[in-house]
Amino acid sequence: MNDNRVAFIGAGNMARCVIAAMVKAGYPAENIMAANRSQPKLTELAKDYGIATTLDNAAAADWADVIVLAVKPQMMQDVCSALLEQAPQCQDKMFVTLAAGLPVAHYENWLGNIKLVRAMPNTPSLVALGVTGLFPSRCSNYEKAFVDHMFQGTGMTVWLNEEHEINHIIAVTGSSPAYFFYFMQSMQQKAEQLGFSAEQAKAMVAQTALGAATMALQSDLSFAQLRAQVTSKGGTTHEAVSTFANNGLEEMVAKAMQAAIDRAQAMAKSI
Ligand SMILES: NC(=O)C1=CN([C@@H]2O[C@H](COP(=O)(O)OP(=O)(O)OC[C@H]3O[C@@H](n4cnc5c(N)ncnc54)[C@H](OP(=O)(O)O)[C@@H]3O)[C@@H](O)[C@H]2O)C=CC1
Ligand SMILES: O=C(O)[C@@H]1CCC=N1
Repeated sequence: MNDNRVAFIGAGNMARCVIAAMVKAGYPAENIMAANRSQPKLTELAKDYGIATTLDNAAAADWADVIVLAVKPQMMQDVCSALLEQAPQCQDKMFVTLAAGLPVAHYENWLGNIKLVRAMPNTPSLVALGVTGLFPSRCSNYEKAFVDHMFQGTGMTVWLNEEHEINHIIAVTGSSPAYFFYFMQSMQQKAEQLGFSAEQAKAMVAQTALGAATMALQSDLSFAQLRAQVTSKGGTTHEAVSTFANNGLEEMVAKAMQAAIDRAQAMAKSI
């Protein structure tokens, strides 16, 4: 499977995370190429992962067996239309798109009835602790197996049966690293006010988050049960957690996740 040539169109944050995951999982760097409209990120990728790079999207598409569309949703139509014009044979190749919000129907309007997987990875893929949601369209079992192989190094893959579930994955795993970073940022700020240095505060908060996530992954206990283990009757944790509860944490989280889903749905209509 490592024989397939994979070209990324767009070499930003998410492309970098997936490329890192692939290379670290053993995918041959000589079978990966990144195309970008400007040079700096390409130079970094070539230096860090030894992959080929180009400023020419069509050349990358011509070279590839699998084309990964990794530009922002707002750029996608222009990028696809230019590919079809400059590398028309790409229509017969396998496509993977990382873009949030854009349904299969949009790509079919821009590129024809292509073989496509909508993939929704997240940034912890960079350290092989990501989650990637995958939804296939017009793909053979081999093509699905290849895409699964491609994303194995990101951490965990989850195949979806219905396209709308991609928007749910966005809320649960695609966007959610930012929720955790926001929470950790807030904790760091308070820790600094308490007198810890920025470096100490960041390290302590991140280590605690890692420990809590690792415990949850290694335990059969629910999040609520793990929380109860920390919460002594009449103790400090109870006061802290009650403050979250009394200020509507659960409702706020549900609202935030729904806002991500609503935005993905709105993007589909606006592009
Ligand atoms: N960031 C995330 O956590 C996640 C992002 N996604 C999706 O991944 C996609 C990329 O997002 P992200 O990596 O964050 O965005 P970035 O802005 O980091 O990357 C986009 C890249 O596309 C390049 N680009 C723009 N136009 C063109 C063009 N015409 N031809 C070639 N390259 C071009 C940009 O080049 P330049 O360097 O010149 O600006 C940039 O490097 C989006 O569709 C997003 O929805 C999905 C899951 C998670
Ligand atoms: O914010 C976004 O739209 C992208 C998709 C999921 C994470 N980042």
